[in-house]
Amino acid sequence: MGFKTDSLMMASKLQYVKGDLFSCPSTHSLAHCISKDCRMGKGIAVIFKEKFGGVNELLAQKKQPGECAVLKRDERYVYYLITKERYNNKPTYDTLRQSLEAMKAHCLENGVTMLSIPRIGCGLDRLSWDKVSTIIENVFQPTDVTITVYLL
Ligand SMILES: NC(=O)c1ccc[n+]([C@H]2O[C@H](COP(=O)([O-])OP(=O)(O)OC[C@H]3O[C@@H](n4cnc5c(N)ncnc54)[C@H](O)[C@@H]3O)[C@@H](O)[C@H]2O)c1
Repeated sequence: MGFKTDSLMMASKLQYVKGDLFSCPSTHSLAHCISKDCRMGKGIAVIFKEKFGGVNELLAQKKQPGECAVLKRDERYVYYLITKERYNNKPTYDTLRQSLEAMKAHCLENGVTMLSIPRIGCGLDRLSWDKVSTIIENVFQPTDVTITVYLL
């Protein structure tokens, strides 16, 4: 009975690792949340800005909330989920879902199957990981993308 039930359940797209996001394999693409103004003045976004630069390249993409800007760095893509207008706003679950859909489309078009993320939206942006993780599962369920969540 257990086998039958398990075989009907969909495999989770999320796996968890304790540690620093930036210790992930260099072949993994990365994603995090920012505002349309690309300020990246606080939180994990500061480290992305230091490591990958490209602020003018991101601004030039003119992405709106619900879209996703992207940089190519060596073998990986770095995704900037645009979840709000200004750095001092808070995102909604809806905008986050739309940005994740945009990232999924880019992953599928570009053969990305390994993605590492922090608990996006759930630090300074105050969303609930229970809800955000469910949204990520739903958006990526029909794909081959595996998402590793790094927890400090
Ligand atoms: N003044 C500003 O520029 C300003 C203001 C508000 C928020 N922010 C920033 O915060 C917003 C995003 O919020 P968020 O909650 O998604 O992000 P966040 O709070 O920066 O980080 C999300 C989660 O990742 C955790 N984390 C931090 N560093 C690491 C690491 N090295 N490895 C693994 N996990 C880590 C962190 O504890 C948190 O739980 C963006 O707007 C961003 O720019 C900036």
